[in-house]
Amino acid sequence: MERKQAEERVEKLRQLLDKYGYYYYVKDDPIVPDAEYDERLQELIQLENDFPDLQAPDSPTVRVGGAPLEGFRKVQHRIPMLSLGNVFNEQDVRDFDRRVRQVTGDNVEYVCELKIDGLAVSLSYEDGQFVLGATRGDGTTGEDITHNLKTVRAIPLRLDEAVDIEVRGEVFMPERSFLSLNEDKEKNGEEPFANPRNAAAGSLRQLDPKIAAKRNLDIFLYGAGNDDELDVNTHAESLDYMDQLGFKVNPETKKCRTIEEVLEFVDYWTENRNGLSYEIDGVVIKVDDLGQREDLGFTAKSPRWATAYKFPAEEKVTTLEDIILS
Ligand SMILES: NC(=O)c1cnc(OC2CCCC2)nc1N
Repeated sequence: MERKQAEERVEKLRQLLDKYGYYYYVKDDPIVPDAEYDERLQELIQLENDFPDLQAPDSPTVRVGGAPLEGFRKVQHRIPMLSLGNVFNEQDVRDFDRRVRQVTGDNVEYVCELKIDGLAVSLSYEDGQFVLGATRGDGTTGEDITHNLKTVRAIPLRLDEAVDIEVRGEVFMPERSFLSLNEDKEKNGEEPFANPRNAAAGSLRQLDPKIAAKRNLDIFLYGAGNDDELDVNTHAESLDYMDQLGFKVNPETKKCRTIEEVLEFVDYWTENRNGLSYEIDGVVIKVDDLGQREDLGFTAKSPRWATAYKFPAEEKVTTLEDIILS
């Protein structure tokens, strides 16, 4: 094949694979059979091998992972990645609401999000290209894990709009992937992971991205680091904007106009979280209006405009079978 033809075919394949990947991994609604995706990816890998100068850092072929790194580079977060204060019961939630209203007055609305039990990461895009992915670290300094995050299929390598944006979210391992990974580990006589969170963190801490590429990691994005630089007034608008850019935002997120609605959301998911395909360890309650967030500000390490309601630890129900088989 002529180089010119190869260049056109490579660009066409990248557009197709980005689109197929978006519908499969972000919208969970595939538009082609897996075989079609795999064939096109193999064709692209072959073309990039035949014409190495056509390779690009945002090509879908990076999903399978490139060469291992020697070590992890430290990254300073331009905007600190804060931690969340915790609350544990209804009274705590009402106290949080009262403290918020002391500043905002009675005209305050919340957004409630499932608290995904994974690893917090920051994703930076320049001109719509994914250029840097980092762990939260201590909130100010994280580690550059771009090579591993590029293998997370739900993370777009390039956006349809050439924007500069930094988004934050939680990388997690779906329950089923966790169970089958631990089965493989036990078959190979290796130590299984204690929980999906450790499995996700362990996968992202690998120097060799080919390992993370096989771990079926997923992500939900829950905020823009630089949302005061975006043309939005509320958190809900910020999430809508991220959804339009092609980011995976959790569909259970809910606007709550009163603290009663917040408590209903907390009660519902306390009861129904086992029906999810991923683990959550609580609900994050956030003031929606960005102006009110500014009035509320921060404590030394956490925002006053958000809190994490933590579910009570699940009593491990030990059945007779557990005892007999243990
Ligand atoms: N694990 C989660 O799902 C999650 C964590 N954090 C946040 O927001 C924090 C970030 C800094 C202030 C609010 N939202 C979430 N959904």
